[in-house]
Amino acid sequence: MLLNPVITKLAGKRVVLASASPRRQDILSNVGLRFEVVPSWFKETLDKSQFSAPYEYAVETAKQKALEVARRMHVKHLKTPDVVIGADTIVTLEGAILEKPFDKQDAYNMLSRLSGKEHSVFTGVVIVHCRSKEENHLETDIIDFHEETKVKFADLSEDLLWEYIDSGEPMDKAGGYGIQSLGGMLVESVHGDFLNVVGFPLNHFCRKLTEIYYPPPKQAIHRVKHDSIPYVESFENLSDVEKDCTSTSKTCEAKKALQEGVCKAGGSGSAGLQNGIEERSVHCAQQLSKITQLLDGFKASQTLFAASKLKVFDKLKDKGALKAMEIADKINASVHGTERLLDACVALGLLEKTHQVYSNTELANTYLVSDAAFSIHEYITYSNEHLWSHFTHLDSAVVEGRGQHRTAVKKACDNINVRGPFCGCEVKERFMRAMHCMLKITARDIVTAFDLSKYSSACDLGGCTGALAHELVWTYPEMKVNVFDLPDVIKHTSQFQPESFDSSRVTFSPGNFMEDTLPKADLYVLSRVLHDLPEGKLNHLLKKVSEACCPGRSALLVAEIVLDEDKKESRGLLQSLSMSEGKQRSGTEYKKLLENHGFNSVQIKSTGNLLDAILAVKR
Ligand SMILES: C[S@@+](CC[C@H](N)C(=O)[O-])C[C@H]1O[C@@H](n2cnc3c(N)ncnc32)[C@H](O)[C@@H]1O
Repeated sequence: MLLNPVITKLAGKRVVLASASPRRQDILSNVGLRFEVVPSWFKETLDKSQFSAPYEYAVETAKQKALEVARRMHVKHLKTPDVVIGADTIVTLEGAILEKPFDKQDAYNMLSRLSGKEHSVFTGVVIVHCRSKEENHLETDIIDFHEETKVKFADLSEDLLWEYIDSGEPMDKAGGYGIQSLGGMLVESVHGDFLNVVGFPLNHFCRKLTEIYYPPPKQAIHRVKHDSIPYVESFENLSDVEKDCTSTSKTCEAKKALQEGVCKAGGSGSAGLQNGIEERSVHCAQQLSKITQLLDGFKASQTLFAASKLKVFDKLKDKGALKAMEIADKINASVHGTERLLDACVALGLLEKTHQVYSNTELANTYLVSDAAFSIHEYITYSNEHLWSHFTHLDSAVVEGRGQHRTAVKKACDNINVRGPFCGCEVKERFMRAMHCMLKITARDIVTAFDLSKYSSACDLGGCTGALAHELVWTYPEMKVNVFDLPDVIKHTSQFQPESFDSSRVTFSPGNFMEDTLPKADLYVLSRVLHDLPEGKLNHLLKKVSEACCPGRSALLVAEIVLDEDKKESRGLLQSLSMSEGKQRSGTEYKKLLENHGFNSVQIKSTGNLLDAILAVKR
C-alpha cells in the first residue's frame, strides 16, 4: 500500500537509481519505490564556468550520471532499465559551488565560510525513460528539474567546527555537512524542502511523476488555496488508485485514526494546526508503511513461490493472456484462490491485468518463465523449499549463533518426498540448478568487470556447474577453464552443459580445494565460496591459492556480494542471517584479507548485478 499513488505507476517497471548515496536510497525506499541501485561511473568533472547558473551544473551532472548508467545497462544484454533516476546535490554560497571536501582542511575552509550565513542547496534530478529500439538502439526521454532550499548556519565556534570535522562526517557530503545527522547541529534554519538538503527533493519528484503519469486536461488542475500555505496541486484528485478516504482501505483508516488522535490531542482546527496534523499523519503513515512492507515481505515471497510452483508464468507464456478461470483450469486450482493469487501478482508487478485478462509482465517473461534463457525459476524453487526454512528458525539461529542448515535440509527432503541416501543427491542437484541459474545472470558482468584477456588458463575453484567457466571462454577466445569441485558435484555436471560445449576448453576435475593440490592456472576464480568459509578455512584456502599464483603472471578473481563500507546494503546482510560459518565483507575488508595473503594489487568493481568482482594480483 503506497501513500502516494503515483509511485504505483512505477511498480512493475525496472527502475534504477544511478546513485550510491544511502540517503537517496532511504528517501525513495521509504515511500515504497522498488528500485535497483547502480552507482554511476560518470566523473563529476564538468566545467562549472560553462554554466550560467549553479543549478544548471547540478542538473547536467545528474543527467550525465543517469545516462551513463542507462547506456551501460543497455549494452549488457537484457538489462535495459525502464526508468533511470539521477540526482546531484550541490551547495552554493555567494555564487560559488561547494562540493565534497577532499580533506579536513578543505572541510574546514568550507564550513567556516558557511558559518553564520545563509547558503543554497540545489539538487538537480533527472528521470530518464529508456526504450530499446531496432538494432539494439537505446532511445531515451529525459525529464529534469531542480529544487532549491535555503539553509542558514549558526555562528560556529572553532571547537565545534573541528569536533565536527574530526567526526569524519563532512568528507562524503556536498558542502561538507550532513543535515540529517551530526551536521544538523550547525543549522539555525531551513527554508524549503528539508529532504532536498538530505539529497533528494521527494515532493518535487512526486509532482513530476504525477505530471508524467497523470497528465491532467488543461482545465482540470484543481488548485486549493489555504490561508497559510501556497497553492498546491492535489495528487489524490489525479489518482486512479485511491480516490478518497471514504473508502475502507486500511491506509485511509489509519490516516483517519492518526488524524483523529492528533486532533483530539491538539484541540483547535485552525489552518496552521491542520497543516501540522497532516504533516504529522503523513510522517507517521510513511514510517508505518516501512514497517507494514517488512511485515508483508513474507507474503510477497510466498506469492512468488506459489505462482512459480503452480507454473502460472509458464501457462501465461504459452497462451499469452488468460482469464482467471482459464488459468485455474490449467493449474488445477480453485477459481477463487487463483484469482486472489493473480491479483496479488499484479500488485507485485509480476503480471498485468486488463479487462479481467491476465498476462505476464516483461519481467516475468524474462526471469520467471521456467525455460526462459535467464530464468531464475530454479532459484525460486530452491528458496521456497530450502532457504525459506533457514529463516523460519531465525530466532533459534540467533540464539545458538549457528545456521539452521540441518533442519532446513531435513525439511527440503520431506518436501520433495525422498529419504535416505537419495535425499542428499536430490538436494545437491536442486542446489546446483539454483546456483546455475543465478550465476548465468551475473556471469557476464563478473567476467567483463576486468580485462582478463592476458590469462590463457583459468581454474574455477568450487566452479559447480561450469556456468562461469563457459562465460569466460565465450568472452576470452584464448582462454581454457578447468572447473574444480567436489566429486559429488562434478558427477552431476553433464546436464548443465550448453549444446555447443567445447570440451577441450571447459574441463571438469573432481577434487577438494582444502586438501588437494590445486591445478595449475594463470587465473584462479572463487565465486561465492569465500563468504561461506569460517576464518580458519578461508585463510587456509587463500594461502594455497596465493602459493599457487606466480608473481607477475597469475591472479585471483573473486565474485561475491561486496557490502558498502557503512554495511547498510540489505541483500548481503540478510543473506548473512542464514548464519553460515562465514560472513559477508565490505570492499575494505576483502582488500585487507587479500593483501594479507600477498596480493598487493586489489581492485574491486561493483557490477550493479547480483555479485561484484574483485581482481587480486601478486606483483
Ligand atoms: C555456493 S557454491 C558456488 C558455486 C559457483 N561458484 C557459483 O558461484 O555459483 C560453492 C561451491 O563450492 C564447492 N565446494 C565447497 N567446498 C569445496 C571443496 N572443499 N573443494 C571443492 N569445491 C568445494 C561446492 O560444491 C559448490 O559448488
